[in-house]
Amino acid sequence: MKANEANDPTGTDATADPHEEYHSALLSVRDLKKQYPVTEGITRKETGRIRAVDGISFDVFPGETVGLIGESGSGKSTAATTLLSLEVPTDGTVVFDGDDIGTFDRTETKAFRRRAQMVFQDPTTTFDPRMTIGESVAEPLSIHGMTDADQRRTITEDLLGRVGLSAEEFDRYPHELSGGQKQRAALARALILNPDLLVLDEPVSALDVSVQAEILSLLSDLQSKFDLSLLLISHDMGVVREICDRVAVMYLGEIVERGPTEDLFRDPQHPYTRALVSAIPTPDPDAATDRVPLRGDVPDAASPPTGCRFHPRCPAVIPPERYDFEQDEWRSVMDLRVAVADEDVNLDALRKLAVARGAAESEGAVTDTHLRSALREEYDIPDELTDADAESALSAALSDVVSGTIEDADERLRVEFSTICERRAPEERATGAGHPAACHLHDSVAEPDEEWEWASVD
Ligand SMILES: Nc1ncnc2c1ncn2[C@@H]1O[C@H](COP(=O)(O)OP(=O)(O)OP(=O)(O)O)[C@@H](O)[C@H]1O
Repeated sequence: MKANEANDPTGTDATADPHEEYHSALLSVRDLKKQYPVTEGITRKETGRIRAVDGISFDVFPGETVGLIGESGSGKSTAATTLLSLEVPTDGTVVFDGDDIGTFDRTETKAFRRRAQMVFQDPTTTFDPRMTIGESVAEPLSIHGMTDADQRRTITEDLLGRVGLSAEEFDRYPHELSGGQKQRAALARALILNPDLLVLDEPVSALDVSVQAEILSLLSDLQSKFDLSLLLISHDMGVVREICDRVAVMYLGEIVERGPTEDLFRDPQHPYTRALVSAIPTPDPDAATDRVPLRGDVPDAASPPTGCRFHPRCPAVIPPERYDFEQDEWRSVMDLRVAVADEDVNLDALRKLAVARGAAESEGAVTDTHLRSALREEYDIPDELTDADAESALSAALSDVVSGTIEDADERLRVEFSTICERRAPEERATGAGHPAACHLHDSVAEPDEEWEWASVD
């Protein structure tokens, strides 16, 4: 099931013409975008755009399994439905077996849908509760013109056997099957038209862990038996590691790192990937000390952060050149900056905190000095930063915050603590690990990984 390694299997050269350079790929996605309008009022005036998928490129070669991973809200499902033309892309190209699917007429689209099938997270939604499992699995055969019911039944019973169900399951109803059995039947339905590509959106996340392993093993088995290519969408690093040949990591509509699965897990090059990898549960208690924190949630795709979209959460965000920062204290200052910019600083809550911690007897007795200390405590900022100039800029900003002039604080923090990570979007580049990542830490490939500094876990 290993990848066809011809050409550039990482699919990093997004500018290449897929018709020429990537003819051996089964699926070539280039600069794919999908935006949804944000509307307001009864006139539904468009006030913005949700950039769910924002220019992704990758290939799936015959017989390989590619994983698309990322947290909820990264745009994985939208990428899947858009590349299968279940939704109309805003921009970009999808080439399937040499043909641009954007040019397909109805007949060609029908043929494409037969060759590229999707399997969803919740198998229950795949089945009509009024139809038997066999009828549902066989339905695509009828839709595509097979009129002979006996022939449909024979093919379906055989396929049910190949996905680990028995022929008796044909006459059962969905509610009579367990979750794992239903997902097996959903796979049978997806396979009945003998497709070349399966796009699996979180295919095991609704199942018990023991059943997950069975379905993953079945997928590997089916892949070789049916000569399939798989695109596996998951937020679960363990699942992806189990069966994927290559992985692309998505964050807020973009691919931030890609590479062969083992390389990417062994030596992640983007701080986001590193955080995801470090969060995989491990039986080794010592390994927990290497955990990289991933704070907060994926931001709103309607107003993604400037520069590197991950910078507001990044444990390795690059400090301003003018200051001599420890990474931990710099990350803490950035956390405060992000909170001030989001107007997420609550002075009343800080007063309560100062009282609860015994700094003052009552909220009325809380002074500005108490509030500044409470702010430092809240954001893990030391009493005094290592760099005197940084300390003086921070103190002034804290004074702005406690005096209620949040906009001044925001402006001051922006000017004084500006980072390349917010100013410029990083391009995908080669890294010392041999696979590419889009992170300013790789702007100079010569920079050895060992020099990276990461904010540690609390
Ligand atoms: N039909 C839609 N209309 C508006 N916004 C949408 C639509 N579908 C998805 N989005 C938004 O696009 C972004 C990406 O969503 P998407 O579901 O593709 O992410 P995901 O990585 O698959 O996450 P999840 O696993 O939670 O589905 C999110 O901000 C989501 O709210």
